Amino acid sequence: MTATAGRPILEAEGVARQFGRFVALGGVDLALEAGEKRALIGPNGAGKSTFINVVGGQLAASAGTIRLDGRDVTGLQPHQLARSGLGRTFQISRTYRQMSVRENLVAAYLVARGHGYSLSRGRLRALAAEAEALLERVGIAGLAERPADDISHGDRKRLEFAMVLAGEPRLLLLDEPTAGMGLKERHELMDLVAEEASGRGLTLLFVEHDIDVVFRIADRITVMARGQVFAEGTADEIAADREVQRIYLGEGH
Ligand SMILES: Nc1ncnc2c1ncn2[C@@H]1O[C@H](COP(=O)(O)OP(=O)(O)OP(=O)(O)O)[C@@H](O)[C@H]1O
Repeated sequence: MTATAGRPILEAEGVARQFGRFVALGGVDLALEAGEKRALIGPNGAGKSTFINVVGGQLAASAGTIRLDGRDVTGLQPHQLARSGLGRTFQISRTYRQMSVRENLVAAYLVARGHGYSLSRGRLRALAAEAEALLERVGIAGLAERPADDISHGDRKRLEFAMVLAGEPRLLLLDEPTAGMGLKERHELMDLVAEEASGRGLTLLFVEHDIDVVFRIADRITVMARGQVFAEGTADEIAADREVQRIYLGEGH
């Protein structure tokens, strides 16, 4: 689905980040339209994760501005950004491994809805029903009682996706969501992500090394190299860009 025209949901302007004297991001400009699915690609070390971490509030920017729905959110903490509609997943699993799949998801709902959320019996039952329906949607309802430690890597990725959806984000940052997955389950997970994103009108910004997944899912692609935006366009435009092929697609990814 093509992005709807209008004010960008995310605007990054001149976003920079240094580690000591090393410039990991050298002033990145990027704007996402509400509802679009944007892939962020580029060689190892290009700055993709750093950019996601700065937008997600895990890292402070050294310079630049980030706006969410037109509001300056530069320097806000992750929990403040979550309240503004931003959700994210990480390269490393963030599930509670001893807790069951269902408990993990219920915990995510409770965190998302805040400490003031009153837990009457009726509320808890409604929450459990919501969790059940979401587990069903992401294809792991049959694993609800199993400890998160005891399910496959791919199913844990599905659980993490459900947990981030529990926060009802409008903008979702996914940093290599399919890392460590086989070809088939990689495509299945990203088809699920794309379907949920379209159904919920979610905006996606995802880092992905599998170029087939990128071309299949993304409305637009931003190519980064050496901490800068190197190119941006539709899948066809990026596929036809000789310079992009040279720096990225030709490098065996
Ligand atoms: N905490 C840190 N301290 C020092 N240097 C860092 C730190 N985090 C990232 N870097 C450096 O910044 C550069 C960009 O890293 P980043 O992880 O953002 O790249 P990437 O495009 O996500 O790469 P990959 O595809 O390999 O995940 C790399 O050279 C990396 O070594």
